[in-house]
Amino acid sequence: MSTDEQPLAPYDGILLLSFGGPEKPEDVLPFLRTVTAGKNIPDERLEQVGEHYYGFGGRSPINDQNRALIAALRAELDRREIDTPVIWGNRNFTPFTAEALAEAGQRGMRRLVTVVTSAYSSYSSCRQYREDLAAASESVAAGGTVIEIDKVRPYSNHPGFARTNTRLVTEAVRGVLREGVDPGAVRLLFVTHSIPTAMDDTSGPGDEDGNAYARQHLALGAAITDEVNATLDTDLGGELVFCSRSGPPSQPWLEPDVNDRLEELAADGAAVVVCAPIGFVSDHMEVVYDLDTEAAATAQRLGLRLVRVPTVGVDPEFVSGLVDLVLERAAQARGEDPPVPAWPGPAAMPSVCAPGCCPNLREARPALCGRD
Ligand SMILES: CC1=C(CCC(=O)O)c2cc3nc(cc4[nH]c(cc5[nH]c(cc1n2)c(C)c5CCC(=O)O)c(CCC(=O)O)c4C)C(CCC(=O)O)=C3C
Ligand SMILES: [Fe+2]
Repeated sequence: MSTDEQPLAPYDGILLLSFGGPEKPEDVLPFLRTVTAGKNIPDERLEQVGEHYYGFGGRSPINDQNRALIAALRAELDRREIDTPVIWGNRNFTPFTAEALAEAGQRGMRRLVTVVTSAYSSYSSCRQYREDLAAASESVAAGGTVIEIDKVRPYSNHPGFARTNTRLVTEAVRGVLREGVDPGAVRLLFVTHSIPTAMDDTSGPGDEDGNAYARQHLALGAAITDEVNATLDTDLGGELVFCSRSGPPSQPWLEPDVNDRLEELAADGAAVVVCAPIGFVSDHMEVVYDLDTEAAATAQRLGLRLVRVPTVGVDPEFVSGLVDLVLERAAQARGEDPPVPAWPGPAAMPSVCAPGCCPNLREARPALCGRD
């Protein structure tokens, strides 16, 4: 196939960009130092988080999940006869973003489309990855290799992500109801990573009201709840809760914490709480520790049954949606105007971020894939 016939032209590589995690006990401290460099995380919190990792043998699940996602993307691309290679980079663990770009350069790639393993807009989940790309591309450019880099839009309201989550939540609730549980005793929680309220307040393109991070989660949670109720003829009320808060106690972060909300739901007569970690694309440490370990223990103490909904992971509908997103981005890069499906609406996020979108509140740093 000539370059012109490649469905992904002008791209000659797909970069999966993720957070990264440790793979053995000796990796844990260096990893945590990388994550928290220059950030105001109390030592006490770092020691706690280190223990979470040691409790899992010093190995985060995230890298293996990314390897599985790359294999699933490869299979879906092959199925569509797209031979564009997929490479992998991380913010906090090898292969680091700069190593990924060095590999791209060695393999002759000159223009990449990036898929980030986070679906939402905020500094931590979007712009910080764009800054990583800027720093990494500067480091390969210093060695004489210029690689142009684009990225797919934040995809919390792309059907591949949103519909897959909807189906997974519907199946989980259906399973609970089939057991004969009184629907009045079932509660639905959507769980995501807490962030500082100042970061949420400034998340989004900067031309609206901010709070894009919270609003995107609330919109998806509401759409899923409506769909579950319509499908199962129930009247559940879904709510958004948060996990994995860090930072000093004086700094406000998004609330309520999942554990605090479980206490209140137990007092309110709940018997079963269905927990959907829609903030995460796979079973990261936040999911296997904060939900499956810590929140599960809280629920048990309270006599609540916690039913954890799977993350989208390598679900074929999600993986196919990611391939649709890279095809959409390629069409845009060729100057075409492809359809940009959005559910829940009203609109898709732009593929090229607005100037000042989701700002870095600590220091101004260059970022790719935007107009600033
Ligand atoms: C929005 C968001 C996502 C989702 C988007 C995305 O996926 O990128 C995310 C993902 C992740 N966060 C992760 C781990 C950590 N995050 C930390 C710290 C922080 N996260 C923050 C936000 C987010 N984090 C924030 C505002 C901080 C405070 C310091 C800072 O401003 O950066 C710390 C330091 C200790 C602590 O404070 O807990 C750790 C160890 C892992 C790996 C998990 C694994 O190993 O499976 C993953 C996927
Ligand atoms: Fe985090």
